[in-house]
Amino acid sequence: MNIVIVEDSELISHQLIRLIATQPRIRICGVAGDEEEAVQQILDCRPDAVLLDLALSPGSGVRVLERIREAGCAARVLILSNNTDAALKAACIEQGISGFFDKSADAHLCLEKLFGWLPELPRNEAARLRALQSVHLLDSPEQETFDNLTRLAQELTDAPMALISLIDKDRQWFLSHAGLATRQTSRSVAFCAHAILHSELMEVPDALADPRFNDNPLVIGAPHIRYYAGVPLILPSGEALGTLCILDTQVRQLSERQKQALTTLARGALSEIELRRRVITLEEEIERRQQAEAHVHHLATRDPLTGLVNRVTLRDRLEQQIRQASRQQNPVGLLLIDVDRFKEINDTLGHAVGDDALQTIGERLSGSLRGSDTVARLGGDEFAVILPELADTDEAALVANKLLQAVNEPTRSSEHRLRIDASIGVAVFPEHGDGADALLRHAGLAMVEAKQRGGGRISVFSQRLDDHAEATAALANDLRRALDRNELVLHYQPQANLTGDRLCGVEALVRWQHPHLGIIGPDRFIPMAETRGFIHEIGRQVLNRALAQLAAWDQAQVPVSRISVNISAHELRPCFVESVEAALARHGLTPDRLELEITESALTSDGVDTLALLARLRSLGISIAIDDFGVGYSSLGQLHRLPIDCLKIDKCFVHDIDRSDADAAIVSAVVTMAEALGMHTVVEGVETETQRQKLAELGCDCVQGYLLSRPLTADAIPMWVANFIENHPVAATA
Ligand SMILES: Nc1nc2c(ncn2[C@@H]2O[C@H](COP(=O)(O)O[C@H]3[C@@H](O)[C@H](n4cnc5c(=O)[nH]c(N)nc54)O[C@@H]3COP(=O)(O)O)[C@@H](O)[C@H]2O)c(=O)[nH]1
Repeated sequence: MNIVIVEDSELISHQLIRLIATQPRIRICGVAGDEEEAVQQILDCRPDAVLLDLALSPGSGVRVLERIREAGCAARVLILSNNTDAALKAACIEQGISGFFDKSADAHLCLEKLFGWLPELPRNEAARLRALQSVHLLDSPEQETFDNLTRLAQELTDAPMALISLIDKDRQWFLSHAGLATRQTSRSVAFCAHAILHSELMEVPDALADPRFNDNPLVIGAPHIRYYAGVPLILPSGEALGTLCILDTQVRQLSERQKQALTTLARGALSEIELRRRVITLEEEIERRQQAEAHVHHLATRDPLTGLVNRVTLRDRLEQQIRQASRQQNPVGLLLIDVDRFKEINDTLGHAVGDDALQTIGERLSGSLRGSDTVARLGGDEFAVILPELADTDEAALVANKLLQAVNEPTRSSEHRLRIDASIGVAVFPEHGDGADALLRHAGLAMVEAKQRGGGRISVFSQRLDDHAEATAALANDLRRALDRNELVLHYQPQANLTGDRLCGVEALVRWQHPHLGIIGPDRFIPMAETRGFIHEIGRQVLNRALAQLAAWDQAQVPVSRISVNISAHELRPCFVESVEAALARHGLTPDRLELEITESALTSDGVDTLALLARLRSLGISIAIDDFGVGYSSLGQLHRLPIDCLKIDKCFVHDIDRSDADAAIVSAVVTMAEALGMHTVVEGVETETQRQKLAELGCDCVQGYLLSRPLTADAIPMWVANFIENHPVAATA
């Protein structure tokens, strides 16, 4: 209900405003302090009710009343006054006021009067409003079906006005309005707001004789309702949406037949509304299902991180493109793109940075290609591209190079500036395969080759790669048997200090004595063993043999103080510590005789808590070395926290150390840092005397490399050690 407050005392006015403002069903649409302002506010707002002070300054409340009535405003008026002057009261009553309120009384009583003008709310009001919204009829255009019903109601009851009224939260809105120009009124003045509280027809034979309506603006003003009969429109679920009603300006009554007819028409209106509601519900259900299907389709076909299509869709599209191209034998290119060293980005900079990087790569790939090309993320750090409009294979390689450059642009993901490299494998239909399977396999082989050649490059498939893959598969088969047939052998490479007067130990290096192919180096079979799950058995055999050999040298009094054994990250399982302890015990060796070498990437491997595991090994007295130090992404800031005794500086820094200031600076920095952290250093791959001298200047502890010795068989070690001691008279083992 909208009200205007007319009161020249600010104190009383504010008191009323504060009180009424807390009531959700009453809205103050204007406040005035004098006559002019009051008339203007009331005629502008056309409120349902006015709280009117009689003693205005300047002006008069009675004048306000007269002026608004003259202007056709029939709002309910509650006079705020403690003036008991009878003449004044009579003048007010003549203007059709609704009551007096003594200003000296409790303001809550005033509120009670206002509430008396509000129709009661149905018990299921919230559900009722929801149901009303669900039929989508409010504020809809005029509809012939409903208009026919109200016209019929008019005719059958001989009434000047017939309505289908929907009772909204604060208003009644006419879905159909025969004989009445207006389309809505406030709910507070609506007869129908009362009718919806009934289960059957509600009749008001004489509105002026009914205390609920005798001061109703629609009764005392236009359209001057005297008679009302309304049938509630109640849904089967119990919510009354509104009514079908007739209005008359005369006091009258309906015959039973007319009431019956009105009820039948109301039923017709309700059926129509119900029908629409079902259609809407059905449409909404269809839309919901379509959205759900679209969502499921999106999930099934798209990669959620990048929004690119996924592996399944890529395959479908590849098959489709090949089908389309096969008639003309037009080339279709497939590029498989794998981000280089992505795991290290993830492990060292965190998954959020990794995700950002993948999104950037996806955007760059899409941004560098035509709309007809397809870009997919296959999972992890692997992407794929289909190029359906190729001139020839060379063009596929050109596009691949362009993509490589695009990916390689430095990124700024959060605070990190990254330069991302990728390896791209290229295969083209029909030259490299006549179906999706063959193309995917061949692009994959080419991609692996690009990676093996150092990454950051493209590789186009050739038959040689397929032959190589077959050979690798055959080798993997042989490796399984090799483990049972004890075909693995160990070679040992000595390590000595830089002044050459102390033997630091030997590193055990595994080889495979293949019955037909001869000696195979670990680089060819360790990665294969890691991916095929043989690495645990290889690791177990290597450790056992290395320790057995050390014990045998002890027996033969060959002075080898310590043996280093390489450990793959895959071996670092919780039971690893116990198996190492057991192996040492089996050969009667103390833990200080063993050094385990792990790579930097193993430190960040998933699954187990590697650092805790290494700390347990170290607490036993086993020495831990980081192998190939400097080529990974070790966080130097974290180094002091690691349970590490030795840094093995990678041979890539040694090769040019006598010529490259940069390499010398790196080695010097690592040595200084290791010293500060209480670690020692071993430099790998020392081949020349010049390199050795340079490393000595830089303060390295130990060297290992061809200069000292190539890896030797176990049998050759006693002789080598004897020679070393002989040639270095002060030599001793540490
Ligand atoms: N998980 C395991 N990994 C192992 C095991 N045995 C070896 N490996 C790893 O395989 C990689 C290759 O090893 P290998 O072919 O034996 O090469 C080693 C040396 O032969 C070579 N080397 C030594 N001195 C020089 C030199 O002066 N120049 C030169 N070009 N190469 C030299 O370096 C390899 C030793 O590397 P590292 O272990 O990093 O000290 C290698 O990564 C091995 O770690 C195993 O049992 N398990």
